[in-house]
Amino acid sequence: MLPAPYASSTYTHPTMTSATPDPLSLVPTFPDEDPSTYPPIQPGGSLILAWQVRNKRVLLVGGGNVAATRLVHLLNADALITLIAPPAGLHPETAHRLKTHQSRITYVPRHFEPTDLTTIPSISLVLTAIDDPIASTEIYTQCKKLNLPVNVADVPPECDFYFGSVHRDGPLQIMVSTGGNGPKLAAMIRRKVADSLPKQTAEAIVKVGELRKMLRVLAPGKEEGGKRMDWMSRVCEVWEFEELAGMTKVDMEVLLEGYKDGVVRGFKEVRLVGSVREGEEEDDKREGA
Ligand SMILES: C[C@@]1(CC(=O)O)c2cc3[nH]c(cc4nc(cc5[nH]c(cc(n2)[C@H]1CCC(=O)O)[C@@](C)(CC(=O)O)[C@@H]5CCC(=O)O)C(CC(=O)O)=C4CCC(=O)O)c(CCC(=O)O)c3CC(=O)O
Ligand SMILES: NC(=O)C1=CN([C@@H]2O[C@H](COP(=O)(O)OP(=O)(O)OC[C@H]3O[C@@H](n4cnc5c(N)ncnc54)[C@H](O)[C@@H]3O)[C@@H](O)[C@H]2O)C=CC1
Repeated sequence: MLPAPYASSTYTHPTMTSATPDPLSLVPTFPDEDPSTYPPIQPGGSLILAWQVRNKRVLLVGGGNVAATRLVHLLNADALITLIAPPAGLHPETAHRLKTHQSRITYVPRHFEPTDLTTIPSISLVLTAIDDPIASTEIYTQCKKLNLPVNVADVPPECDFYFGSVHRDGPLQIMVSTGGNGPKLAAMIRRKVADSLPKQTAEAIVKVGELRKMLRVLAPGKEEGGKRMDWMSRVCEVWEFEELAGMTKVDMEVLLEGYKDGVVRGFKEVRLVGSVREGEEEDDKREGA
């Protein structure tokens, strides 16, 4: 038998009986495919996702230093937060956030009570950051009964998910996880990764977002999906980050003119076409005047 994290076994699906053929005998074979080109499976990792908590209710228990860091992540993700912690234990940063983000945070100034989990409506996520291991375990156990995902800051076995070290720059978020092995190292690696990014990375992402929106208007069809994705990918490959970051509305319009024929003009050509066109427009204006 496999060790604890892998202990769950396969099961027989209720709609299948002994008369059902072996499902694997129905799986097609692909003789021309080379499986060695597929990504290798490395069990034991975490499922890294970008969880959408916008306007969802998150319960945060505790108001110390760790709670302050959790608040930053939650507020950055536009969550609605209920924070339960006695006033005497509040970290200055937590106290500050309670005052500056009153529309996002409901503050309950006392210790956690077991009824909190059922009286607060529609909790989607629970985080504890308290210095009381017994209370932590109680909250964890109750969350499991209620099927609520929970992170107990200092008890990895009582975490449905871990936090990671996050680099944030505009729409860009990079999370480093060491799977519980070395949180401090995660922070150091995050800094190294952030330092190695091209300048203006955030601006480039914002501009690509705008271009993608314009492309969606120009070619909205579902059937265009493949062509759209291929064209967009090529733009990202052909243009340097600095060029993308400096992209103007006119640049985007000129670039999009190539989409129909699957053409991706480079930065220099786009600028040239744009300036020639501007010149022509000026001439037209003068002639018209
Ligand atoms: C499992 C996990 C669960 C979770 O909290 O979600 C967890 C658990 C524990 N952390 C402990 C200690 C420290 N944690 C930090 C810092 C961070 N810890 C974070 C995440 C995680 N910590 C999750 C795994 C993430 C991963 O491995 O990648 C970060 C990345 C994110 C965040 O919390 O926001 C944030 C850095 C953010 C940043 O700066 O960018 C520091 C350093 C510091 O404070 O500066 C120390 C002291 C030095 C050290 O131990 O490395 C201990 C006590 C160990 C003991 O008693 O000795 C436990 C419990 C245990 O390990 O048993
Ligand atoms: N990322 C991580 O996983 C890390 C975890 N830790 C652990 O996280 C925990 C919290 O750390 P800090 O914020 O530094 O501690 P802290 O002592 O600054 O804050 C604890 C907070 O919990 C509150 N609290 C205690 N019992 C409570 C209860 N029953 N109900 C509501 N609030 C309660 C206190 O009033 C205080 O606001 C500690 O156990 C610490 O070891 C510490 C560093 C990193």
